[in-house]
Amino acid sequence: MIEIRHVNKSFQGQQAIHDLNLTLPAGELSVLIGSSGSGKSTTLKMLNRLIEPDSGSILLAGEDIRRQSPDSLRRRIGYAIQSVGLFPHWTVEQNIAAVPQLLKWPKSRIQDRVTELLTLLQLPPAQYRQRYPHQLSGGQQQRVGVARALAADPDVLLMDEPFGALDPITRHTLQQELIRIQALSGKTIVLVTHDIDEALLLGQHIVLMEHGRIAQQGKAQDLLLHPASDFVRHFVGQSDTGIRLLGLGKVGERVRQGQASGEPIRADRNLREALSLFVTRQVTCLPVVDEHGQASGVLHFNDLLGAAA
Ligand SMILES: Nc1ncnc2c1ncn2[C@@H]1O[C@H](COP(=O)(O)OP(=O)(O)OP(=O)(O)O)[C@@H](O)[C@H]1O
Repeated sequence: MIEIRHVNKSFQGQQAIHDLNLTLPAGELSVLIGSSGSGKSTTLKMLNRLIEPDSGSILLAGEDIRRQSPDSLRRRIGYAIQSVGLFPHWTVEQNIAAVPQLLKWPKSRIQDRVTELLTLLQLPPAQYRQRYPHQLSGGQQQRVGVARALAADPDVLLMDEPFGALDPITRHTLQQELIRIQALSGKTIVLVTHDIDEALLLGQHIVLMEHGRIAQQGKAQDLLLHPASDFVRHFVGQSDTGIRLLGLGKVGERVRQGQASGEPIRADRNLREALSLFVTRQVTCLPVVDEHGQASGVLHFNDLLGAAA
């Protein structure tokens, strides 16, 4: 668990963070969202002491982070940023191995870890481990950035717009990978974004910031159904609220027995994707399969409404 207590931060006389109090649960993916300049990155960077608060304290697993040197703290906390920051003259393997090297892991353990992470992020190790960053696409570089942040198996992973500047398909793939990694590892992840759909998709705990303060925090449903202010209502997108609520439900939750023709939808897809299929195919019933491609029933258009209730 990460606890931020009465933290203030000013830059050149301008207060960027105002008496921030925030608890980020252990083992959950928390998202910091807000408009540009609202203090998201500053908050994130205070967690690994890239920025020091002017006052207040930050506790990691109950211990004040100032009791550790910034270096040892950063070895415990993975950090992935939009601009990736890979070392250009190091191979993919060397980049991923940076923190394990500092921690003096044995060579064979480091090699195994690189293989494991490249496989996890769907970069075949034989093909990619010896490449240099300029020999990778932007999306592949971002994957290596995420692999590097995960390398020493940190308890906490901080991610600042890690999927920014990616095309929607690669972004979607990496978001799904992050959900998978989070489910497998149960890590505490704090992710900064200004994309509300990314926040709703990934955030088990969502913190919406406005001018260095918390406008509202909670689960996706809380922000969508019970916005605390006009700012929150506006930010989460009043007119698209219904669509976004659909995005929180899964096809599998609404499946009925039956059969239908046509290309099936997987049970783990969300109901927003299902709605899109109903509209584009002009049908009212879709066949549903599980993750192994086995038929598991049908989804009726009318059942979408129940999910949104
Ligand atoms: N090193 C700095 N020097 C001066 N001002 C800064 C510095 N870092 C941040 N600020 C200011 O603090 C405020 C919060 O910045 P921060 O980067 O935390 O916002 P953000 O919510 O992450 O924004 P964005 O979405 O644009 O990245 C802004 O007004 C910014 O100009």
